[in-house]
Amino acid sequence: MTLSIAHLGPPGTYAEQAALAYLDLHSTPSTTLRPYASIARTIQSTAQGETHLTIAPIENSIEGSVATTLDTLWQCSDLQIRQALVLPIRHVLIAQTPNLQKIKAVYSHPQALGQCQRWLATNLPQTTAIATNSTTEALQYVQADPSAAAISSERAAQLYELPIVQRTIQDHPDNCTRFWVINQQKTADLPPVIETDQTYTSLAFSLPANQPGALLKTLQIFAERSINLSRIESRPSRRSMGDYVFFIDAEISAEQTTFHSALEQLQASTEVLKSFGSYPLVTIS
Ligand SMILES: O=C(O)C(=O)C[C@]1(C(=O)O)C=C[C@@H](O)C=C1
Repeated sequence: MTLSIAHLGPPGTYAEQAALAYLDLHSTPSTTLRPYASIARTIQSTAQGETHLTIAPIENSIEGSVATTLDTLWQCSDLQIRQALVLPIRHVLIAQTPNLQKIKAVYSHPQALGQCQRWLATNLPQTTAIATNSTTEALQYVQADPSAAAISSERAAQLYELPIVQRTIQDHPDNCTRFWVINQQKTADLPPVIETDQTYTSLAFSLPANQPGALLKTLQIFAERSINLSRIESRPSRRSMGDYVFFIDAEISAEQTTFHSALEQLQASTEVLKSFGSYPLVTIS
């Protein structure tokens, strides 16, 4: 079987780097990397059986959650997370001109623009920031326009043979992004999970009614069992104003009986409950 891995394209994105790092952890004989134009499309491709796996960014240490990953995961059915990867993110400024004064527009993925906003305000106050679907999509503007710059990676600059004007422009030197490796629950014969001492279980739920204490009631289920939550995030349900879907990462394996009983009780206090399974986290240096 040729393993197909969906990632945000065009080639050279950080998501592709995460896919390559994932492959480095395994000795998978035959693999195809499949770049898609949006993060939503990558996850949908796995949900629809076009690809075996998706590697999607979920959270950045400076900019926080990648909303489209959460929203698409909620909309798709029968997906699970099998591994989390944390990757260092070192941005570079790419432009045809070495003269910062001549740059009028900076293109990049909104996450990358956000991760460099202080650097941009200090060093390129005259420029307009323009969002693109990915950091490598931004490079086509640099190829076409000498007054355009892009925020992308050193690897992407090499791949597209474009000059680097400035390195390490992210607002914090230890900038990193967490990626999830996602597959359909029923897919067999996938590369083995790399076990570590950090295992998480992620789930999402909507509440039956917007009433006082509804969220507290669900959180108490974890507190009563001493299950530590490492993240809680809300996203609009898109049904009506003030109606949310809550995403939770718990520091526990879904195989533990404590988690089973928590899930059972959650079922009774939530409207729709989705568990994305358990996965170990690997940090790539
Ligand atoms: O545009 C890319 O290169 C991506 O892989 C996307 C993405 C993101 O959405 O967070 C991935 C890692 C970095 O945080 C910046 C951008």
